[in-house]
Amino acid sequence: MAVYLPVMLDVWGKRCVVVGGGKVAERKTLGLLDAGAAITVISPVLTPQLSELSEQASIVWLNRIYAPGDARGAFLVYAATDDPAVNVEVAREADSLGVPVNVGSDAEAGSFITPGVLRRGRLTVAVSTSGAGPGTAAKITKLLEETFGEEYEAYLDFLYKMRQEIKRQEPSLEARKALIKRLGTLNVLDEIRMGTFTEWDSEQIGTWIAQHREEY
Ligand SMILES: C[C@@]1(CC(=O)O)c2cc3[nH]c(cc4nc(cc5[nH]c(cc(n2)[C@H]1CCC(=O)O)[C@@](C)(CC(=O)O)[C@@H]5CCC(=O)O)C(CC(=O)O)=C4CCC(=O)O)c(CCC(=O)O)c3CC(=O)O
Ligand SMILES: NC(=O)C1=CN([C@@H]2O[C@H](COP(=O)(O)OP(=O)(O)OC[C@H]3O[C@@H](n4cnc5c(N)ncnc54)[C@H](O)[C@@H]3O)[C@@H](O)[C@H]2O)C=CC1
Repeated sequence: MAVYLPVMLDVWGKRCVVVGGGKVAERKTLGLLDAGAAITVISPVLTPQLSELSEQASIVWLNRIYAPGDARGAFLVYAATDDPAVNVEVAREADSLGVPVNVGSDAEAGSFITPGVLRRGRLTVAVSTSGAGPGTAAKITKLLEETFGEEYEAYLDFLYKMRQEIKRQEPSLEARKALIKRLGTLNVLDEIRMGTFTEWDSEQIGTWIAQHREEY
């Protein structure tokens, strides 16, 4: 059994190649788009949504079947055709070039798999069953959507802003750690949920840091 290493890849502006233009290719493409990749889809047929993305120039569409050489120069490759033999061929080429490859028809033929993904702004939760039950990965992702609501987006924006300021204003690593720990005890998340949270301006942030630095 493969033991997969979870990583968070920065694919912004990176050329990613999706071979196939069906439902599975569409799902992989939408995930790549969310992460800002530069996507090329290679397929003689596209789903309506992929066609629309191509018309809007959100993706580059090569209207043809896969040909050797298509994986060259790619950062990631997705083999998502309905022909397992083609998918394996794509995987072989990518492997030989040292390019990570996902095979939709057979997890083990590829070098990485796609998890279910929950996003709330800066929060990303990825769920994998190591390929054992993709439907279950989808269900668990849905369950997490109920636990981690929209409020996390604003909360993480707040945490981001505060940590940036603490790092900028506080030179001592120890004091920084104490401030960041203290930050975690604020009930901002509840305030956001209740709709009573108002964003802190730089003066409030500065005052909070100064007060709690003294405590430390
Ligand atoms: C190995 C993996 C490779 C990869 O694609 O990376 C893979 C492989 C296969 N999936 C199959 C079927 C289905 N996949 C889904 C859904 C998702 N599949 C996803 C990932 C993965 N699927 C990777 C492992 C992830 C893990 O568990 O760790 C998700 C999580 C992410 C995504 O695709 O973006 C996304 C949910 C997104 C969401 O909604 O949250 C559904 C449900 C649906 O469509 O609603 C079904 C039908 C029900 C069923 O069969 O369970 C088949 C059989 C095909 C056949 O029978 O021919 C194979 C082939 C095989 O089993 O080898
Ligand atoms: N990983 C996953 O989440 C899932 C994987 N699957 C697997 O993925 C395969 C694809 O599923 P769908 O997208 O639903 O199939 P689909 O039939 O909707 O789409 C297949 C696409 O591949 C294209 N294609 C076929 N031969 C090609 C070639 N030589 N070069 C380029 N493109 C080519 C077709 O034009 C079509 O656009 C299924 O056969 C199944 O094995 C199925 C469901 C979920």
